[in-house]
Amino acid sequence: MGVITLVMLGSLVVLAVAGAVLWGQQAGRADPSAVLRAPTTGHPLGTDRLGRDLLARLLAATWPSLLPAVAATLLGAAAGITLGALTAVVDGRAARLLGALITLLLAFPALLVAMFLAALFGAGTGGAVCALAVACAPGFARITQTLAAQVAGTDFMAAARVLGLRRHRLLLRHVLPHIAEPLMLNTTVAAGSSLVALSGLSFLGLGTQPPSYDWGLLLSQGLDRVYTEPLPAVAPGIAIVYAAVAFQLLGEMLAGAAARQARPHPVDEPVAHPEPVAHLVRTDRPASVDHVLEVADLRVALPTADGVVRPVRGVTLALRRGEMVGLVGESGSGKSLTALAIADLLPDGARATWGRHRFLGTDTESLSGKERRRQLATGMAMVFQNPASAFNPSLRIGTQLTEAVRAHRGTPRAEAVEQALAQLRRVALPGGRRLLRSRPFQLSGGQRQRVAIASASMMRPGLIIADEPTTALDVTVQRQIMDLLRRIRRDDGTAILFISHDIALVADACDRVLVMYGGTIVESLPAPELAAGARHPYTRMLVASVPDLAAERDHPLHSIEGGPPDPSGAAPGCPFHDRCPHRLDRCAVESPVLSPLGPGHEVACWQPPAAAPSHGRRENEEAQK
Ligand SMILES: Nc1ncnc2c1ncn2[C@@H]1O[C@H](COP(=O)(O)OP(=O)(O)OP(=O)(O)O)[C@@H](O)[C@H]1O
Repeated sequence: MGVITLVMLGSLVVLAVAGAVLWGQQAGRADPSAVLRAPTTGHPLGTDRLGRDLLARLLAATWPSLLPAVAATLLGAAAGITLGALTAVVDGRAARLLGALITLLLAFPALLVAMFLAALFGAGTGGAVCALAVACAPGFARITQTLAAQVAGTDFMAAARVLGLRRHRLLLRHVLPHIAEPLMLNTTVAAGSSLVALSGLSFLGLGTQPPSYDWGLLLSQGLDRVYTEPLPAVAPGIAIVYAAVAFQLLGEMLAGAAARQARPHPVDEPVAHPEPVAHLVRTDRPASVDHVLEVADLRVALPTADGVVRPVRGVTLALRRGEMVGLVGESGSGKSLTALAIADLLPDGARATWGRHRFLGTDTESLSGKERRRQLATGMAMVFQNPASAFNPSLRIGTQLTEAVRAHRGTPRAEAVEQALAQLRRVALPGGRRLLRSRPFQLSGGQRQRVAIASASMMRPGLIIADEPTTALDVTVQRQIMDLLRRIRRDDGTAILFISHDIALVADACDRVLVMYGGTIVESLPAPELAAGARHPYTRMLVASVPDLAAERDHPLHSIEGGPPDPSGAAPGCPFHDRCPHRLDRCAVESPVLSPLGPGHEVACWQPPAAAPSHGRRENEEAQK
């Protein structure tokens, strides 16, 4: 197919370039003695009503037929792609308006729009090109919108937003490169359709006007005598189909080539032992500010088809410089939404309210939108669960690693590359510049997560939110990732909010543990106390649910009976009361707040049961009974 396509396209290019030079004069030469001749050896396609050679005219018309078609396609593509891609980077309301506009424009058949506009702009090649560009733009906008929507929800876009990149940068660096391939294929195929449409306009007298001519006009002129001499009409028709098929095949060929290129070429596996790097000390944060993040009474409301849900209902937490805090809780307890609210990455329509929100010593309420974005971009980073989706697959690793320091600190490219190389050494990734030149799909999951951590620490942020960063990795790699996080917080003094389901891992790696249930923090305690010192019945049952290798094989695994609380958040009382073996009457009506129990230990329970070594398991058994 490649050979056929290249031969067809090559012949068109040669004809387009040489046609006018070789046959232009002959095509314009009238011969009153030979008007409307049938095909002969001298005139293989016959002559027209002025005695001009039709084959010469057909060949000379290649350029005037192809150029407007390509121009109309490119203009339409540029307008449509811009419109469609904007939907991925503007805010929810504007995106919905743009989407509605695209749908409205698509409601009108493209060819009818083109004909209407061509008549409006005035018959001629220029008018036809503009008309067709406008008519095909909505199609491009819709396909771009669909492709961009897939990109808009990805982790790498969220990461890019956390970096505080401006809209045009998001558009040019993240959205468009990622969707360029299908758009290119679409544009190529659309060029063929544009050629047919433009020929149609010329055929109807709305496009190219005599004395200029293109294949559409030749077809129209040949049609007058199609029943006596079919060739003068059929030949331009064949030329149009030939060129349209060539464009179509080019699209197919590019698609095939792109699919082949997408096959991964693995690069070296990581070495097991991280190389030591120079101790990195943060200097840009005031030493007096002990708390990196303080959040009080965070609430998140989300509109759904069944009404508003309130998955986060008054979360209060604080992280000190260099502190690693684990956030645990069953699925749906609101951990990720809490993290997303802190990073200003909540989904469209979600609303977060705060009693207090201080980040890096500044009250975020006092900042303008721009200042807030900048503060988040330079002071906070996120590491997501799935390292495969955390990077833009169409950009090289080096571009993604250096993006934030170049955008926010104005660091020159060479210096940013050196910093990226230092970070890669720090996360024990070999390959140096070769790795920077590779693309995300060329790396293994563990390598990608290391690069994600390197990327997160490029700006030396005050806080890294790691949302289940080890869940998608095998246990050996999990350990290496945990070691890296520990090193970063030790070397840079970065606070880490570590969200996980792995209670044993959290107890081992973190300083403090926050236990979340039903959208609230129900207990906050030092990590070493988690196993034996937890006081909230939920925490104790959660700890008891961790499978124990020493347990009897015949013994059923412990689980917490019952289901999560009502997502609307309308139910009064403690969210855990209907699953709690220690519930009191007041638990069903009054909601307890976090109250101090001991040093660094707070619990939200009206009557926390006394700590006992085998506590949770017994409670689980009681609850299950
Ligand atoms: N965009 C959304 N629209 C509606 N509900 C949502 C949306 N995102 C999350 N939720 C709901 O909010 C609740 C909390 O979700 P969240 O992702 O924060 O839980 P989680 O504790 O992080 O769970 P997991 O551990 O499984 O990731 C869940 O019930 C979830 O279904």
